Amino acid sequence: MNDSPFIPAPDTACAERVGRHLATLTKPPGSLGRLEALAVSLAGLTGEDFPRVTPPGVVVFAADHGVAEEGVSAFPQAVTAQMVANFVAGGAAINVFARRIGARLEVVDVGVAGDLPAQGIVHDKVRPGTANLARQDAMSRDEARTALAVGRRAAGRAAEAGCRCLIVGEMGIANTTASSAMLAAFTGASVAELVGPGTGVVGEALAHKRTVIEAALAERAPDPAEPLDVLARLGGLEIAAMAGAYLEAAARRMPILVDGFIATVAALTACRLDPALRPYLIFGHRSHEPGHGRALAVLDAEPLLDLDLRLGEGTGAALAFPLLEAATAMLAEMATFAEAGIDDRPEG
Ligand SMILES: Cc1cc2ncn([C@H]3O[C@H](COP(=O)(O)O)[C@@H](O)[C@H]3O)c2cc1C
Ligand SMILES: O=C(O)c1cccnc1
Repeated sequence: MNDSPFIPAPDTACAERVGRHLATLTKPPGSLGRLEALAVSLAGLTGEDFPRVTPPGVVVFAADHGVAEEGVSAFPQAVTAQMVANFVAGGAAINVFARRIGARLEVVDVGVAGDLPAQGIVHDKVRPGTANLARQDAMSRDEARTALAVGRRAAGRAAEAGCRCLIVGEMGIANTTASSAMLAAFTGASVAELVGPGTGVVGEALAHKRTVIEAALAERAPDPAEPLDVLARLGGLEIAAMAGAYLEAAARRMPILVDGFIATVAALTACRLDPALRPYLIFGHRSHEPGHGRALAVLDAEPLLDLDLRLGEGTGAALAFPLLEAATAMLAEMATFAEAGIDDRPEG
């Protein structure tokens, strides 16, 4: 049971059954480690004794950030739109990894400022980029709600297309600034601890990024107990859409594989909106971005991989997906001790 009107609690009876089935498989008990815990958790989330996670759906939300004009990214704002064209052409890292895992990939424009290809993207723009959060609220609460709904619709499309697991990625120059500001607002952690290079901001430019975030926190002063307030004052349109996508996926009992720093800040935001989301989140990897450690700790999350990635787009989650697939295949395909005629009692 939980208090959520939308998100069902995991099926504990199913999880327990699967735990008992695991104990009959031809291996010393517990020897497949976290893969066993994953299998149990996937069973509880989906309510299936033999859960399926294929095919996965990857949704990449793209949006611009007014705060890019403060010089907080190593790249210009125009790269957001250019990368969306690259996603459409199939040449970005997430395209490569999504193909490896047979994922349905959808790119959603929730707020890109530049020109985009007409075909190959879902056009659901709330506004062309946020306002500069160093000078004014990034967006209105209504716009934040609308962007959440964009994400909800995208997760709904993935579910209706038959996807069994959701991976959410992002593209938005300067979004590590917005994410760091949001995380500092939610947690009270110092900006110095959270702020990192993003696309490669170092030295004096990194000190400047930190100053911009500290000033924005002081001036925007969001109420940390109000997730929509934090999102509207300091957030991003793609961050809001990601949060909405997580909430909808969980409402449909779809397991969610969370990507890096930005994806985790969006997940934290969504958990503050509805704590019943938390069990549906499986964390793909630990990003190199320093704030990610704090975001993971707040969510009590232990990611599957640690590959020093710092890209976003959903790449770390896509790379972790084969582990989920392996966990479900273990349940469905391994022989039991009885089937294999193997003595299931340790000696002694
Ligand atoms: C070519 C390119 C491809 C990317 N793909 C993801 N990001 C990542 O970097 C950006 C965040 O870093 P910052 O806050 O420093 O701008 C986001 O767009 C994120 O998705 C990219 C960045 C670039 C330059
Ligand atoms: O971990 C991430 O999501 C990340 C880190 C750096 C830049 N872009 C994204």
